[in-house]
Formats: sequence, structure tokens, C-alpha cells
Amino acid sequence: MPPASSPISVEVADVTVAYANGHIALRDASFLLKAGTICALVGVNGSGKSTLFKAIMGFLKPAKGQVRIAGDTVLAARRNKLVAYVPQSEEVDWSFPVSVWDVVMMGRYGHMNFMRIPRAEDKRIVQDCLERVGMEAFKERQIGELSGGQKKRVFLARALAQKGRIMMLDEPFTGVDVQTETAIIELLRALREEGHIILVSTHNLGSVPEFCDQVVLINRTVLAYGPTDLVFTEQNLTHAFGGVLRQFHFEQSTIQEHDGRTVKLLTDDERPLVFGKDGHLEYTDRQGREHLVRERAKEVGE
Ligand SMILES: Nc1ncnc2c1ncn2[C@@H]1O[C@H](COP(=O)(O)OP(=O)(O)OP(=O)(O)O)[C@@H](O)[C@H]1O
Repeated sequence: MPPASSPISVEVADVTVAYANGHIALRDASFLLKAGTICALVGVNGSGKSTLFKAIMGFLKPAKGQVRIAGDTVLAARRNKLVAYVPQSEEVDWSFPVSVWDVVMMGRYGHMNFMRIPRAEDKRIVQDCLERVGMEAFKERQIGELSGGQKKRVFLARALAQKGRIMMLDEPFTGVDVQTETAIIELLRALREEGHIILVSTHNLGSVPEFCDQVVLINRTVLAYGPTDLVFTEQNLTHAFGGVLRQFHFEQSTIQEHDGRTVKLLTDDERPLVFGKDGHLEYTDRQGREHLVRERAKEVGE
């Protein structure tokens, strides 16, 4: 097993994945992620995001190309417990009498012997992970008695309990409120500080520049990947999403009247992305936008 301080990476090299019915969901996909990054995986429905996660986890075997994790095979990475995965939805019998504590303890199974008797350290880790996702108060609750957002937090805690240095999350923000989204983002930022690699698929385009330093844009292949400000251009997003994104043009905006710049908003959710005239991101975070709006208001005498 590689020591905790050894460099980790995820390399997807020319990966093609075909399903049993012959459908090619991914073709020649390539990118490289290094330690200490949060990378967004962005693309339309059916573009191959879940397929890519499953290929990285080794649940689907590429017809061509390979996935290397920390320079080794997917199998070795799984054996070394390097990767934790939070799927989009869990096929779970919600009526099964298993508590929140038990579900998070399942994340420790890979670290236990065949008797699966938790040690003090396993219990401490489970407790810590429940606290990190704000679900400590629910630990005795049956999993079926939670809301959708609370279930998501519990599955995130189970992935944390695995102590993998690479974490993959398939749409963790779907159906969660803003408070939960903020809590998850804070947690992912802390993991990045600890040197983890986090790959997260999302349709919340507006939140991507806030917390993801890298982006992989896909549509049945990798269309672009790299730093968020370089990949999240109007041209790339329009190419990736085609006519699917909503577009708003603000030709009479304060900014336009002030300095002649056009503002265009592109969104597939409630948080628009704002682009300047050259097709690059106008603002990278909400704070920046607030600053700019305040400056404009002062200048027009409001
Ligand atoms: N088991 C399967 N057998 C055949 N085709 C499949 C299978 N699973 C997915 N597909 C197809 O592969 C393509 C990619 O699916 P995938 O689930 O990876 O998309 P996605 O980007 O995760 O979509 P979404 O945003 O809707 O979650 C789709 O066209 C889908 O219909």
C-alpha cells in the first residue's frame, strides 16, 4: 500500500467504454488529475459521467485505453482502499432496519477482518465522519426515516469513513438545499487542503467556479479539461451543452451603459454564469459579483 504521503493521481488514458447492447458511452476519453484538486465533471444528461465514474472504479472495463490510479491499476487502488465513491442513487431497501451509524460503519468494512468487529478506532472514525457531515444527532435513526438530503449526507459520511484519498461523487447536490450544498462544499474544500483528489459531477454550473479548480467537460468524450477559468468559457459550454442551456442577454444593464460591455448569462439551473464580451468568466464567485454591483451603484449615484 502506498504511504499516506506518496503522491496520488488519477489518469484516464484514451478510455473507450461500450455497454453490452453495443452503445459506446465514452470514446477516447483522456485527462489527468493530481493531488489537492477538486475537479468538476460537467456534461448533459447521458454524456457519460456515471459511465466514467464506473470505469474509474473498475465496475466497467474499458474496451480500449486504461485508468491508472497513483500510477497503478484500478484493482490495486481498490485493494489499497485509495478510492471512495458516492453513487448518484443507492439501490437500498429503505425499510431494512439499519441505522445511520451502521451505514457509516459499512465504510470501515474494508479495514476490518472477516468477523467485521469494529475496533475503537473504527468507532472514533465513524463518529468523526458523522460530525463532519452534521448528522451526529441522527446516528440511531433508521436510514429509511431520513429525508433525501440527509440520506446524501450519510452516504457521504460512509465514503469519508473509507478514508480513501480519492473521492468521487456523482451529483451530490441534486435535491439538497442550499445549506446542505454549502456544508458539502466546505467539506470538499477541507479534503482538498488535506491533499485529496475529488471528482464531482454536477449540473449546478454556477457553483463550479466557486469551489472547483479544475473541470472536465464531457459529451461521450472529453471535450476540454484543465483549470476552471480556462475551460468554463462561453464557447466550450455552448459546445458541450448545445441548445440545452438557457441564455440571457443583458444589453441594457448598468454594466453595458457604463463601459459598453455586453453581459451574457448561461445557466442550466437557478445560478447563472456571467460572461464578459471576450467569452471569459466575468466573475468567479458571488463575493466578486457583489463587489462589482456595489461599485457600479456608487458610480451611478445610488
Ligand atoms: N447499462 C447500460 N446499458 C446500455 N447503455 C447504457 C447503460 N447505462 C447507461 N447507458 C447509456 O450510456 C450513456 C451514458 O450514460 P451515463 O449514465 O454515463 O450518463 P450521465 O452523463 O451520467 O447522465 P445523467 O446526467 O443523466 O446522470 C447514455 O446514453 C445511457 O443511455
